[in-house]
Amino acid sequence: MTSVTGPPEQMVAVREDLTPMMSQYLDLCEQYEESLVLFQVGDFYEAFCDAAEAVARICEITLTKREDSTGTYAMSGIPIDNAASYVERLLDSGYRVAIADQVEDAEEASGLVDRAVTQIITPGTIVDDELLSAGTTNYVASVARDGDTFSLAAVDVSTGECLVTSAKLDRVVEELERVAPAELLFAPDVDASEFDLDTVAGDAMVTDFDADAFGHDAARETLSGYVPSPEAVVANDAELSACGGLLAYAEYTQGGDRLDYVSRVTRYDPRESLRLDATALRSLELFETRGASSGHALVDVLDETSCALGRRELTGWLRRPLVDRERIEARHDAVAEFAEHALVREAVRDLLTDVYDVERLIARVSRGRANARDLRSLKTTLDVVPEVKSELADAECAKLRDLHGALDELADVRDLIDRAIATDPPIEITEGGVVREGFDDELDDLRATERAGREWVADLEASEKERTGIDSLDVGHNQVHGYYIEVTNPNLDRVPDDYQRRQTLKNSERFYTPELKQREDEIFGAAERADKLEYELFTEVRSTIAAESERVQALAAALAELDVLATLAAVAVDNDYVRPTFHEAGERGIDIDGGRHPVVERTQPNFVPNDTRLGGDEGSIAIITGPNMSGKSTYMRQVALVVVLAQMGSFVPADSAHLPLVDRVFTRVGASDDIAGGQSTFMREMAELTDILHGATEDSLVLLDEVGRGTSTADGQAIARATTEFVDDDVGAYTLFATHYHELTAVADERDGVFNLHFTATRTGDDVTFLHRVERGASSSSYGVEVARMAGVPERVVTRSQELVDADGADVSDSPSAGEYRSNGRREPTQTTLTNGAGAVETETGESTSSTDSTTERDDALAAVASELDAVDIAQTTPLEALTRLNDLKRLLEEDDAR
Ligand SMILES: Nc1ncnc2c1ncn2[C@@H]1O[C@H](COP(=O)(O)OP(=O)(O)OP(=O)(O)O)[C@@H](O)[C@H]1O
Repeated sequence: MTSVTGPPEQMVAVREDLTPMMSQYLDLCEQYEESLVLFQVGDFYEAFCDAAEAVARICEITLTKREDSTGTYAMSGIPIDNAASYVERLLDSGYRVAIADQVEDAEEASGLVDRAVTQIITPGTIVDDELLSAGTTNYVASVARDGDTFSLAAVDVSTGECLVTSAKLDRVVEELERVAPAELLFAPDVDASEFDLDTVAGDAMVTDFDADAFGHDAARETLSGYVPSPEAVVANDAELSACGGLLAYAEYTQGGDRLDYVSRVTRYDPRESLRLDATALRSLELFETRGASSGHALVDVLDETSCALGRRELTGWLRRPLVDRERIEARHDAVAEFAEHALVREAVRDLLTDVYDVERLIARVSRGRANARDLRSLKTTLDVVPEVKSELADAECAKLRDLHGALDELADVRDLIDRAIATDPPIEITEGGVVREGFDDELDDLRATERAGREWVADLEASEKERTGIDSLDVGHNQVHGYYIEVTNPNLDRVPDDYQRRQTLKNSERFYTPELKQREDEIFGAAERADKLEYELFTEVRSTIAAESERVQALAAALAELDVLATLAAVAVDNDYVRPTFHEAGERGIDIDGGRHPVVERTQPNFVPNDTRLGGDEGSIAIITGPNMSGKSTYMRQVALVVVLAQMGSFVPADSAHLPLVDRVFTRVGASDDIAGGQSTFMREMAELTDILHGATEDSLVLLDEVGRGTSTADGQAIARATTEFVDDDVGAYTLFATHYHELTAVADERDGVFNLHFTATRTGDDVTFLHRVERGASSSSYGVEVARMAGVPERVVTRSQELVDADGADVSDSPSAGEYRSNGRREPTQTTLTNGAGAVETETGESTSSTDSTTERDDALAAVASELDAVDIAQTTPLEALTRLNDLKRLLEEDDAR
């Protein structure tokens, strides 16, 4: 059996005879058996045996071999200078990578160079900027439990942010979905099977880590390295375990030491935010669109941030809208102020474009990984701060005043970097050129000696030409022989006595003089000492700055928040958003005038705004009917997005919005809408419905889109009605229920808490124009036949469907102006309902049918087609099966035709 990680069997078999280096490799593979070991040999990271084959294949590099007396080993090497992109591929292929560096200078080593694993790179513990996307978070999370209290800890090793919380299982699962970790650890007493990992952790890598690290004492000890008194931060043993175990793992991946920059272990209460579970996050398309239209999620509309810090913060706000009115309004105040003062806003936004991701940067400083350019970037960021401060000098609202106060100019750090670090330093920090002149006397002396020596050498050619009379004489330098004076063969007879031979070439000889040799020693001696001294000075400066990490982190937090507030104001101004207001305690109702869908309005130039009144006199439950494609889903989502935006602190796309503080947004979207996710099973739909019916309160906003679609019409209708009644009687949540079951509109007649809304369309001949306008009352027809035609359903089926509709709906006028919609209209007991979807036509054969005898046969054929279609589980159907079925259906109709 071959294995890419762990000790290669080929080496284990000859363990005693291996060369010292290979034996070192084998040891490390054994020690880090979960990881693919990349083993530094000079300028390359090498892998051997099966690992070499995997690396060669995944990274598309050449597979070579290494031969010695013990055998021939497959080998492949990644150039260290360019390792990041290769490591990324290995991570993408699901490997953890252990970087085994040479930890002593190869020239100084006596015998084998010592090597050690300095870092384990896993998806959740990446710190390399090249492997991380800008402005994102990258968490590794852990889950522990104590009885039925579950706790979640998450750390972003690239910034040092560490969060911990606990709650009952369902709530922790929800938090896990929001954190969206790249890697997940379970404490030993947690049963991972209780978590639906596909949903909660998506692509996250699940890692097994030392069970002992999660034990009470070990976890407490680890955590006390980060907070003076762990019990003052964590609320229970589960949090202690999750946090301690997680930090131990983070340390393990970063070489074993305490991570100084993880200075803020923050406990939060999940109740501080509006609840949005994975289903809601997905169906509202806050971060990702479900279809192919990338770039059309809500975050894309909002993300006009100036810097990566702001981008990360914005995502955090959107993931966790607030529920505390004061905190929300403090944000609104700041957005309002920025919206009003365009000059200040744009000046601040402009200044912030010079701000680097100092959260990640200071983490690198603290880990001792930052180079001189990083420090200069920190300085560039700090340069901006006094200007931003002065822009905010006249700020009025409390939030902006607080932020003004929190903007620490860090003049000491800025001044130190400015004095110490060269303005345009190289990436390497060991080869000189990083420390600025004037910072250190000794360094200046050494550089002066070096410079004087080089000048002397530069003048040597002219003076020697004069002394010897050899015009072609040349002074040069090479790595091996150092400085030399080169004289061509014809002139050798004129060479002075103090010239000593250094090297013979074909047409010339190279010489040196004792003085040149002495100068050379001086130059290189000084240069070498200077480089070394520079490195020492640089690391000293870096450590001094590392000691200020917390101040830099606090500054970064303030800059991030400012960026988000100014951005939200800019988005509000650019897109005509208004400031929402909230009800006083005891009041109810969602009242939106001219509400718009923030994303759809960007792609639909003629977007039609719609009002929403929910929870007031009209009732809390709106049953929404209307033709397919008329805008029902868009409308429901826009209400939810207005709520989410308002509670995250943003203005909203509407003429006015007076809102409640919603505790949770639930969504249950139509089966067909979820096909892409392969989750259109009726079971799933019912599981989501169960969550809603159990979890919603009167302060929740519930969106139900086509509930009951996954089963037979009769069952679906029954479930839809019973759901409506339950929500009305027992829950009282703000509810928008879009449905094609017109029967459901009758509930409005029976209950005060339920009312009907419908979407309008006009019909001209065979064409339907959607007005996208919501109105009171129920709609009369679903216009499914027109949609079926538009979708390319054969004309004969369309025509026949229309005949059936017309026959059945004879009591309903077809003229759009003359009573097209009935207010709260109740449908007759037997009727034909047109469903949406890809034009599927479903007839419901009631006890009395209005079909005439001459059409009975066709009815039968159509009914057969409908029942065939009904039986199809689209999510389980391959394209080939779909084609075959389609063919069968056509044949059914053709047979009918032939009769
Ligand atoms: N208010 C509006 N103004 C302009 N265009 C709109 C509006 N609402 C929706 N649309 C457009 O109409 C299309 C259909 O909208 P939507 O998906 O909301 O319809 P629907 O009634 O939910 O359809 P179905 O019943 O088939 O699911 C959207 O893609 C959108 O482009």
